[in-house]
This record gives sequence, structure tokens and C-alpha cells, in this order.
Amino acid sequence: MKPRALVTTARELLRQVLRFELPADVVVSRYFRAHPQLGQRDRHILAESIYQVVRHLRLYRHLAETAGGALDLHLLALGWQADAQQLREAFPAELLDWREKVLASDLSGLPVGLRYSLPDWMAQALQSRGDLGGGEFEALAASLLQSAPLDLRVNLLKTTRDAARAELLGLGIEAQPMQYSPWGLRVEGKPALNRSEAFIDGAIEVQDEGSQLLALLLEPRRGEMVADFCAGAGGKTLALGAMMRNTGRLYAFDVAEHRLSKLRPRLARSGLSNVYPVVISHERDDRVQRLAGKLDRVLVDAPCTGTGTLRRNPDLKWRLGEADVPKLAAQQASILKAAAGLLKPGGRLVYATCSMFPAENRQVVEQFLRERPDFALQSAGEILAHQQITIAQGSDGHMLELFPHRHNTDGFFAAVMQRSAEARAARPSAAMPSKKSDIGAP
Ligand SMILES: C[S@@+](CC[C@H](N)C(=O)[O-])C[C@H]1O[C@@H](n2cnc3c(N)ncnc32)[C@H](O)[C@@H]1O
Repeated sequence: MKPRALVTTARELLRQVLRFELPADVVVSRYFRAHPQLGQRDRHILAESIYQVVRHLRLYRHLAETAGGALDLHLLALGWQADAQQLREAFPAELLDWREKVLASDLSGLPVGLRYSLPDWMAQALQSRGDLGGGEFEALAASLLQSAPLDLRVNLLKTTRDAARAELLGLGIEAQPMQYSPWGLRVEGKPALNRSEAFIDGAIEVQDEGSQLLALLLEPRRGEMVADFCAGAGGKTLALGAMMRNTGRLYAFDVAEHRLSKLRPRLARSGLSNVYPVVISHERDDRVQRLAGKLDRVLVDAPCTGTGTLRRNPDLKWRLGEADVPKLAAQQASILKAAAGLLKPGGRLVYATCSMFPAENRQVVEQFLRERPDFALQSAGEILAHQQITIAQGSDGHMLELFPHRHNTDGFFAAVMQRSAEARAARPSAAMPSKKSDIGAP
């Protein structure tokens, strides 16, 4: 498509994305499906440019509004992701002069929320954490404006990391072993992998390195009874099933049928037959309660603000409001309480989110531990160290915290808790679930 025509297409797509009625990736992929004539290169320029505008939206709006004229055209001129020649052909010369001037201007005097395109409430919530001082908040805010790397998990049931790496290299795709995850490969650039044999055969799956580490924290063993309580499309379920060497039973619960249905083709590719996807109506569903006290390990990858994934989903920051945080925290507490009821005495519970807000993380865990004295916090750092994984600046006490600017992973939080082996004898406290079956008491 001619560069000017591509800009016209981009304006139409940007208008749809900026309504923020649906996630940006959903809007973009629907648009591409509805416009099959768009070539691979045009799709790439469109998607990258739209995402760049969404990432920097607050700053770009501020700059564009001071320029006057068509706002969307100015936003796109600022965010356009193409080579110099394409850029020259795409926009009028005076717009490009303006672009060059404002992008080179000194923005350091602008308030941080504006400079790093964060809503003020979000910037304040991160700044008020207290452990991101000494310029670290700005390093984090800047890292959230980058695009995330393409991370893969190698399915050790099908191949080895070295063999998968060599296979990718044969396709001209460079991938490096990850710093932390023993199964991880980080790919150079963003090649389309879903038509590669390695992907079709289930030898590789796309999964952020931080997400892989959460499976390692649960450490499920062969033959165990395990649940991935909020399995979604099953990124972590697949890693857990492979750790169990396709033995035992792994329940994949979720309330969203459409998410769980995305797990099925991934399961078919992975070769796993130990996974049982179960759609539940809510966390206290009978299908959950039937398993009370029977499981060895439970992962709760709770629904959250997703602020740790802003590099991948920059539209989230414009779709979330401050009031979402306490609402999610209440939901997280309820899910954690119900999921804990599944564990046998001595069983392991991992509570995780991809949020960077303590209200969804540490505070949920601390409240839970106050209500359930039969659970004790374990050191996430030690559990990983036993698996030869050391993460500098990765812990908040016993809890794990990963940040894009420190670890080049998505932002993740995880707490590992163990139910006391003597839990059967423990008297339920007033805050514990009242039904015996909820806590697996005999
Ligand atoms: C952070 S996502 C999970 C991502 C997934 N574990 C992965 O690795 O791809 C949280 C999930 O929790 C699910 N969820 C929300 N409320 C729930 C509930 N009450 N019980 C179980 N799952 C729930 C959502 O549908 C969503 O799929």
C-alpha cells in the first residue's frame, strides 16, 4: 500500500483503538481479519505505530494539542514506526519538521505522569511503594514504554533447549538461552513463529520468562494432584504439566470458557494428557469443592490490573481506573481463600499476579496469612535457589517481585505458602471457611 494510503488506514484503526471499548490487540486483530488485502509489511507498520501511540498517548496528546490541526494525524506522525524513506513519503514535510523538533525537545521539566505517559493515579501508586527510590521509579516508568521481548518456553517432553535453538537457527531465527528460566529462549526481533514446525509440534510455546518462573515456584512433581486455579489460556498450565512429566492430574480451572478454550489446541500440540480443563462458575463452585483437601499444589494466578504487562498491553493503563484496584483486591482475596481449601496438609500454595501494586500482592497475602494460621510463607528465593536460579533484587522479603527494568521480564509478584502438615489437628479460626469440605478437614 502507498505510504499516504497506509496513514489513512492507520487513522481509521487508531480511532477504533482509542475508544478503549475492547483491548487493543482484539481491535487490531479484528481489523486485520476484516482487511485481508493488507500485506505483512503494512500490518507490521500499522500495529507497531498504533502501539507506539497508545504507549505514549498522554505525552503525544499533550505535544499534538499544542501544535493544533488534526490530532490523530499528529499522534501518528509522532508514533510512526517505519524506515526514513517510508516516513518521508507517509507525511507532509511540515508535519515531519514539527515531529523532529518536538521529539528532540527537552521534556525533562514535564510532570512524570505526562513524561512517561502514565495516569497520575498509577504513577503515584508506583512512586508510593517506597522501594523504587533513587531514580528507580523513572527507570521502571521508562521500561514500561519499551516493547517486550519475544520469550519462548521449550517443551522438554518433546525436545531440548539446545535442539530447539538449533532448529530456530535453521529458520534464520536467533534465540538466546534465558538468564533465569532453564527452559527459556529469548528470540531476536519478532519473527512469526506459528507456522514453524517447532511451534506446530508443541516443542515451543510463547511465554514470558517471569511467567515461567511462577511454574518453577510451584515445583509440581510426578504423580501429584495439582490445580492451576486461574488457568486462562493455560500458559502456566502447560509448563506445570510438563514439569509433572505428563503424570498425575492437573486441573485447569477458569470462569471464562473462551479463555480456557484457547488452552485446548495448545494442549493438543504439547502432547500432555494429564490436564483436565474445568470451566467453573465462581471460585466456590461445587466442582472445586469436591476436591477440598485433596491436592498437593495449587497455583493461583489471580485476575489483576496487569500493570506488570504494560510493555505488551499498553492500552491497559488507559482502560483501568484507580477504583479497579480495591475491587480486584477483594476478588483476589476471595479466590485465594477458596483455592487454599483444596490443599492437603503439607501442600503448597502459590499466589501470583502480574500487578505491581502492593494492594493486589503483599497486602492480599498478609491478610490471608492472618486468617489462615495453618499456612506459612516460604522463601521464594530459596525455592528457586534449590533449582539453581538466583535472581538479584528479585525478592521482597520471602516474596518474589520481578520488574521489567530490573529483570527484563514482565512485572510479576509471587508468594509461596505451605499448609502445615499438622493442619488436620488445627482448629479452624473464625475467619476460616465454615464448611468442613472447604478446608479439607476430615
Ligand atoms: C492472570 S489471568 C490467568 C493467566 C493464565 N494463568 C496464563 O498463564 O495464561 C487470570 C484468570 O483468572 C480468571 N478468573 C477470574 N475470576 C476467577 C475465579 N473466580 N475463579 C477462577 N478463575 C478466575 C480469568 O478468567 C483469567 O483467565
